[in-house]
Amino acid sequence: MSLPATTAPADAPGAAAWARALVKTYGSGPTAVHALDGVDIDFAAGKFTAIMGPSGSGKSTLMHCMAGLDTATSGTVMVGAKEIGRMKQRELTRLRRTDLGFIFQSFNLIPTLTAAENITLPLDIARRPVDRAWFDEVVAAVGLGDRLKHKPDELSGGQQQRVACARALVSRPAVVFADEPTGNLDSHSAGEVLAFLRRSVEDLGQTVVMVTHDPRSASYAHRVVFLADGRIAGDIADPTHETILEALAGLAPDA
Ligand SMILES: Nc1ncnc2c1ncn2[C@@H]1O[C@H](COP(=O)(O)OP(=O)(O)OP(=O)(O)O)[C@@H](O)[C@H]1O
Repeated sequence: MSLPATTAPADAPGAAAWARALVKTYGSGPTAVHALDGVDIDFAAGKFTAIMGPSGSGKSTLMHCMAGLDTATSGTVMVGAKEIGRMKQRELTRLRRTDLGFIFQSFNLIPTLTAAENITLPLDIARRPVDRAWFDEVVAAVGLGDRLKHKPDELSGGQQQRVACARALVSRPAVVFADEPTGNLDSHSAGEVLAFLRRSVEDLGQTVVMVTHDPRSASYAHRVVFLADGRIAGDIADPTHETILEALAGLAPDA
């Protein structure tokens, strides 16, 4: 099924990104793995959505297909009005640079650049001007004002991840995808990063999608979507630690 390229589906008005009938199969024949087995999902603009599920349930595959880092076997993926499945590699690269922001578990900062230079790197690579007012707002929101001239090895893990958060936001992307962003952080630093992600949604109007195994991290989101065996297995709004644990208990034991 392929919907018209510029039409948000009637059941997902205001979605910043969405997918319909998304299938990703690795291999073929009896050994084929159906990493995504017909996923319909929308990520509302201006909301913080967490994706959870047991190991191997398809979380990373879903994020990679939504972000144009991997190609779906079939189905439709839209970011804004752009259909990812129809894009050539060059267009995809441009989309990732200008329309999407990424935050990874390993901060992926360039060690020889200062915090400020790391933050503006995606714009510099794309030869786009830095909106100084927006840069200042993001840096203030992430609490890095006095650390901008430091190199990554002069910053704590939490500060480095906050630099990565600012880098993801500086181009005002349609969606920020975060893959286990607090996986390498102690609980205090993790709390700071998650609080910032939530604030980036509430105060700056950002759209954030985060894959996490951690119920406490997911409780910072507005919504948690659960995957199991490549399918949507649950969806809760305004999650709390307790409601997430309850939902996880209904999935596979290693969730
Ligand atoms: N490149 C690949 N080749 C073959 N199978 C793959 C490949 N990538 C992922 N898979 C399989 O697809 C399924 C979904 O994997 P995926 O990494 O999306 O799960 P996940 O929920 O992110 O898991 P985890 O929480 O362990 O990171 C798994 O069965 C996995 O083994």
